[in-house]
Amino acid sequence: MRYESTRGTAPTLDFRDATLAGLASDGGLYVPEAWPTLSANEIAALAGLSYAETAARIMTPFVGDTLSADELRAMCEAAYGRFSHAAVTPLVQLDQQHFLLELFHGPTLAFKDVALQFLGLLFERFLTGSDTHLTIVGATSGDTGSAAIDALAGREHVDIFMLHPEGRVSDVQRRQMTTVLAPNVHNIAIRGDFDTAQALVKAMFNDDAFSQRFTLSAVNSINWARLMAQVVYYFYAAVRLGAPDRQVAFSVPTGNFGDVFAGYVAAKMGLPVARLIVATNVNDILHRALSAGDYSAGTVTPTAAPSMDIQVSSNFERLLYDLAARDGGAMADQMRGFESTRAMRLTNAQAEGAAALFTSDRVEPGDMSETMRWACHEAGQVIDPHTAIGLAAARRAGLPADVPVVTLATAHPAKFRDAVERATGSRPTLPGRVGDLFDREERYATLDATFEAVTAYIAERAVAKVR
Ligand SMILES: Cc1ncc(COP(=O)(O)O)c(C=O)c1O
Ligand SMILES: N[C@@H](CCOP(=O)(O)O)C(=O)O
Repeated sequence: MRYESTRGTAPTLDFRDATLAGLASDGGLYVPEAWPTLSANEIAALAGLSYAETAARIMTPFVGDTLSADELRAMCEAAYGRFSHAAVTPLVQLDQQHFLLELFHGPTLAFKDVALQFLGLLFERFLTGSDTHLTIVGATSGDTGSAAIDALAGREHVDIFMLHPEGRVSDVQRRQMTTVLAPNVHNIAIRGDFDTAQALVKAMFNDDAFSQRFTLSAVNSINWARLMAQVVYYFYAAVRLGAPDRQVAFSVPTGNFGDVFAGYVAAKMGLPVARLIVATNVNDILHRALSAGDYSAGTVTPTAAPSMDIQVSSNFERLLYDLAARDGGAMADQMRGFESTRAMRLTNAQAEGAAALFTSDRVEPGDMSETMRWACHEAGQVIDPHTAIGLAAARRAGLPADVPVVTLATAHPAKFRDAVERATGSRPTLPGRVGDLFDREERYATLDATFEAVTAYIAERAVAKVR
């Protein structure tokens, strides 16, 4: 399997090199040259397999010959062995039609662990025996940061610099990052929002002087390996609900479009997906894009679902590229236009292609709180604000009653205790693995959100390339 850039001019790479590169050298994102497919029999054969075994089967065509079958299986066992639930990502039934897919049983209590526990092992495997030292630069609105730090803290060959927007993540999210004191972990609070943090990260990759001095890599969903690992749970859930003989719909609380793009990949691979519901909060660029073709970024509004406070959704580029006949030159022009004006229109082909599978919805704060109350008092499930946005959209999507609708439960409610308590009256307790979070020492720097300030800070601490 080879990987090509959405902007058409970067060299194609194998899985190992695409993983280590993170972002393509032409500013685009890596995607597989073709989607591998599973036959109905192969999907049916996933029934009854453990999560780790399912993961190995789904990921095999993507990794190609960069890992042996035994290595891949062992890495899946190790990554998912750290989850606290035997099913890794259990399904919980809410009513006749609605299910939650709980993705928050990993070490840092959010869906990011599913991919990042695996990615941490991949980096280690691909770097062992080489003299490369990776400088990972990442941006987080709260969850990617803690999951990446947990996966990489203390590992050889890697330093991680994680930018979060000062004051715009929950106190649990911040402490999950800033109380990890391993010398290779560097937390930076920037005086800006998530979009600014993400733009700074991309600017570092695109700056020749900086990117030639350090071997940069990514843990955000710009890294293809992140999405690949997220494809797995769509298969795992759908098979439990009757796939391949039955269609299943998914509702996905969405920000950077990574999680729901993994659902698109699952559908491309042959999973019978009835609909993918893209649920946003008031930062609704994706809802406007999918419902009216208008992809124009406003300013980020802070909400009680802070991990989705995103206006520029990285992975949307991967969808637009796939829907526009994979024309890298045209995609590069479209993205350059967006980068200079912060606005673009979807082409007819992109809008129609997206409409065939995606539905979108914008969920207001009142509906989010009402859904948290409904889940708590009517269905007996305490859910976090992000999950509530997905569930609110799922419940009003109007899908046929015989189609099961799975809402991705992306974070543990204890990560957002204040918002959950405000909505439901009950305050979730922190699970044992993070029970002492508020007793731990914090360490982080606070910087202006400028390229100069952030790169100067990183350059002083990162390991330069060996020449
Ligand atoms: C809890 C939670 N829900 C939903 C999302 C949105 O996911 P994505 O950015 O993949 O669209 C995020 C952040 O990525 C998150 O942390
Ligand atoms: N919500 C995310 C934002 C970054 O998304 P990613 O999937 O591209 O890493 C977060 O919690 O950091």
